[in-house]
Amino acid sequence: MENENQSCLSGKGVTKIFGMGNKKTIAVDHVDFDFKKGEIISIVGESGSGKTTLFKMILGLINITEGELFFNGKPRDIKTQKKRKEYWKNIQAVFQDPFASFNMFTKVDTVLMDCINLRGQKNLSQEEKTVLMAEACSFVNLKFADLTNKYPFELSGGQMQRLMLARIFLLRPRILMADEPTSMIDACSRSTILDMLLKLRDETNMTIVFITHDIGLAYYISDTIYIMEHGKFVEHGSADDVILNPKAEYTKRLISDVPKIYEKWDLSTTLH
Ligand SMILES: Nc1ncnc2c1ncn2[C@@H]1O[C@H](COP(=O)(O)OP(=O)(O)OP(=O)(O)O)[C@@H](O)[C@H]1O
Repeated sequence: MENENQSCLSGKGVTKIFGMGNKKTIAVDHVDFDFKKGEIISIVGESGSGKTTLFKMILGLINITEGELFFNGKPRDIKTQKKRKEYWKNIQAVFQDPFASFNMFTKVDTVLMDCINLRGQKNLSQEEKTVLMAEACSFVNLKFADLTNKYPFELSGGQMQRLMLARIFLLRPRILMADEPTSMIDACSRSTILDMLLKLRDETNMTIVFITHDIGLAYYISDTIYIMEHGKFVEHGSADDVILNPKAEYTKRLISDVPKIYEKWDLSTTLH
């Protein structure tokens, strides 16, 4: 893999505390991590372990109480609106619920056109923009011609998920944060989406960070797994190391909850 060892995003002592006094919750507790360029990472933990809070801090949606994040080896600076916008060109997110990801009253063409403009390709001709939009749609097995003039609510859940990935294909962020992106769809679309994400990484060398409670999914898709319990990383390493040779009790328990994790996944039969 190109740039295998170059850090893309790292964190030192990253902490988030909500509330004060006896209402205080330490949602994320001094976590250290180093996500490399082109790496697929899963952060696995049960509900309430702090995954979403870390996700939001990385995206710059909530403040960090303590600790520091580094992007491309430099301290991440999002203090001004201008710097925040610059950072957001490099990092994008896809969420569980595709309905939450789109403004339902913005037509699909406009959604895709906005991505082209955001990439600084505003000056391309209409024809060139149409070629780019069609290419992005075909990357995710959608037909642009079928989508023009439609609103997101006129698409199926699976089509919306794929449209979300078409946006990412156009935006080409350095980092993609994915919050259980496949949980709303059927097993067949699920394997397609996961394979598209792998293809996207191979084509763009994007760093992809999943947060999931599903250690089986993490094993299938990731190079590296971080296990999160009560706001702390209790274990991390290559997917094979963590799954085949788990050290933390918590990891062992998560694995024992999943039947047949050691066998290669048959995605077509794995349903939530
Ligand atoms: N805005 C908030 N105010 C107070 N406490 C919060 C807030 N957001 C999260 N928490 C608390 O922080 C802890 C971690 O929550 P978080 O949502 O990050 O966990 P999670 O691992 O993402 O869970 P899930 O898988 O259910 O989404 C929980 O105890 C939660 O109640």
